Amino acid sequence: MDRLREIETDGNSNPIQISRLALDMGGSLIKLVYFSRNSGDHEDPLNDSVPISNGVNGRLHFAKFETTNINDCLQFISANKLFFGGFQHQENPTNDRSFIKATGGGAYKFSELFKEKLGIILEKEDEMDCLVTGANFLLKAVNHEAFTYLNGQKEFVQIDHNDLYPYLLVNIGSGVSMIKVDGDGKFERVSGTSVGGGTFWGLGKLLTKCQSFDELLELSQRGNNRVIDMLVGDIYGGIDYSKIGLSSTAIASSFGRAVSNSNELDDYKPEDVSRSLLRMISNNIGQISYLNALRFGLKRIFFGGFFTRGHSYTMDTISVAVHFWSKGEAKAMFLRHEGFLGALGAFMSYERHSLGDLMVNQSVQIPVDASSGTDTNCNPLERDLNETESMQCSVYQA
Ligand SMILES: Nc1ncnc2c1ncn2[C@@H]1O[C@H](COP(=O)(O)OP(=O)(O)OP(=O)(O)O)[C@@H](O)[C@H]1O
Ligand SMILES: CC(C)(CO)[C@@H](O)C(=O)NCCC(=O)O
Repeated sequence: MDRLREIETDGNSNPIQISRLALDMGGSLIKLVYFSRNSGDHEDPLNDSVPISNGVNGRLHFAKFETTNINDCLQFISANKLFFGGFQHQENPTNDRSFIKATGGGAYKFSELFKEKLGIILEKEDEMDCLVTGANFLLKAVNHEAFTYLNGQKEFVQIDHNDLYPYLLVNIGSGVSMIKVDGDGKFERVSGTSVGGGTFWGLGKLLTKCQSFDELLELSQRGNNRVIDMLVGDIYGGIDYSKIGLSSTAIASSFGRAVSNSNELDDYKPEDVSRSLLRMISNNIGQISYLNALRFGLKRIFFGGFFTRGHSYTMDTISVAVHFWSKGEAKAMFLRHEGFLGALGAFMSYERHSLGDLMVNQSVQIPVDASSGTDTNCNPLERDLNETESMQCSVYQA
């Protein structure tokens, strides 16, 4: 049963109707995906009995909050009355509580809080399942979703729907999950590492005293890792170790130079510390990803999660690591909706559970709105998907 409700106006006194909200609550960030129906679509939003036979046009919206600021997230949901965007349980339609699909650890951790503060029941969906569903959906339905990034060059990849599987999905959140994907709902989490986005942010915060993740990322753009990292040339007197394929400028030991002098932390510029840290972690993830791709003979690796943040240096480092270790055999690709895979998967799960609700039409290419930042600018702060981000799409009755 669809529960479209009028909730507010769009500034032109046209009603904005929200249907369906889904959440992905991770260790660092809470992600929201919700659908708003275009005003001017003349279905009666309150008449549940009217079947919506044609597609309902509207927009998918994306928003995120730091998990430590969960109260801001609750406030956002409440202020925008997004909790009307759930569904009523078929088994107990008289229960007027909203049921919202939620994934990630927070779906467990915060279930009482949502019940208590908003009267929302969180319907838990498996995190890995949601990541894969979200990735498959984006790769199949959204134009210009996947791209390669090498030497500062961003190139969109045309996805052949008949030749998508198998691939390795590497989700870099607080921690990192590596998932071999063989089809819709067919996957295996083959590896993971605790050295991920939380490590970069956590260590970076301690070492640089940065107050925000964006500040840390911005610092890294101005830093020079050679100040702190020990290079092959430092060990080999300035020459390459060409016999094993290492140039003099390759990093022999991340942070290794810090032991060879009497410098204290304060003697280093936060920019350089941030740069070395970002490079160390990105390199490591790129290398482990490649090794897992090698394990299963996978040539394509898609990177999701909010760690990359569309940041050029991060993506470049990961790509170079994959390229270097695979001798050019494997390809690293990134996703524009990087951190929203899980939330999108939870959003799609309304349909999977056949509650007679709505489903996103996957058969058409969904045009990405001009406001969505389809440009090639990879400045982290400019291309981040935020509350203003949305995607035009159609939703169909299941
Ligand atoms: N504004 C931000 N605040 C904090 N971290 C951010 C921010 N933007 C990007 N990040 C990075 O993104 C990471 C979180 O990514 P993501 O939201 O995909 O994972 P998560 O769901 O929180 O984690 P997990 O899946 O491991 O529970 C952080 O660890 C950090 O590296
Ligand atoms: C624990 C999860 C799955 C929570 O999202 C994630 O943070 C993760 O994959 N961490 C890495 C854990 C490991 O495999 O070592």
